[in-house]
Amino acid sequence: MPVSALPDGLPEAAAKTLHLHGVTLDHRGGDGRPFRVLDIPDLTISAGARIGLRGPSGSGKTSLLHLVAGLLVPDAGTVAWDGKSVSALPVSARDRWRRETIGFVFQDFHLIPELDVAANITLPATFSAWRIDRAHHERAAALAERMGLGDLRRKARVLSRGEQQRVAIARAVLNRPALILADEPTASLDAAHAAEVGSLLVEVAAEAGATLICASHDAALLARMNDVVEIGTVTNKSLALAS
Ligand SMILES: Nc1ncnc2c1ncn2[C@@H]1O[C@H](COP(=O)(O)OP(=O)(O)OP(=O)(O)O)[C@@H](O)[C@H]1O
Repeated sequence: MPVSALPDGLPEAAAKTLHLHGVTLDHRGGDGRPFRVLDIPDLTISAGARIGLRGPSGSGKTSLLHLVAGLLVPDAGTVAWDGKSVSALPVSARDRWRRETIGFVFQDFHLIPELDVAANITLPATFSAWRIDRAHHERAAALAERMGLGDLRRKARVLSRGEQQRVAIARAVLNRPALILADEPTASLDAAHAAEVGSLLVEVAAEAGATLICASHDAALLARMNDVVEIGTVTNKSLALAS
């Protein structure tokens, strides 16, 4: 099903541009009352840009990534990709769009403990095909090697947090997504491994021409981004791809 057109009044977006317009998101507190987490009048991120999200704990970085991925929908406003409103899609079409477009590195990895490294990395390929083809197996093995994950047969449950994080990153980029969303992708790593993983993430995104959005407290990782959005302040920005 085609994604719906942008509502009237929004400018025509460039190809593969991410555009948030008039977005608000409320969560509910323990007393059931809503409280505002995000209020973004305008945010435009160009194709291929590398953008950091910075803000204190609880400022809404994860919520914003989930909004962009269509895992949450805004209470008001539009999240658009490639000129189409993703937030207005029915759930099944949004799920399909996410599968085809997004690579997500979750803060808590979302690995399956009983599956080995190879099976965890190729997991996204099983969502759209009964059998994983040879090309996916080969790409998974190449990514694992690049991530320093020598033994593909180790179960996820025995991996260190840093190794799990690298599996999560390899899995997120397996299908060469156009939009990579990474939630604290270096949080479990020491400085040396964090720098290595940060480089890999930036490299694989650049190779695929993908847009990369990283929520992070890691100053070194944020320094590798073209631009940084401060979360918790009014965001009214156009972020172009730096050369
Ligand atoms: N599903 C939810 N229901 C209710 N409140 C939520 C929900 N998800 C997040 N929150 C609250 O919304 C606020 C923003 O949370 P979020 O996880 O987006 O922040 P964050 O900036 O990513 O934090 P951190 O840096 O600690 O990961 C926090 O107050 C959090 O407790």
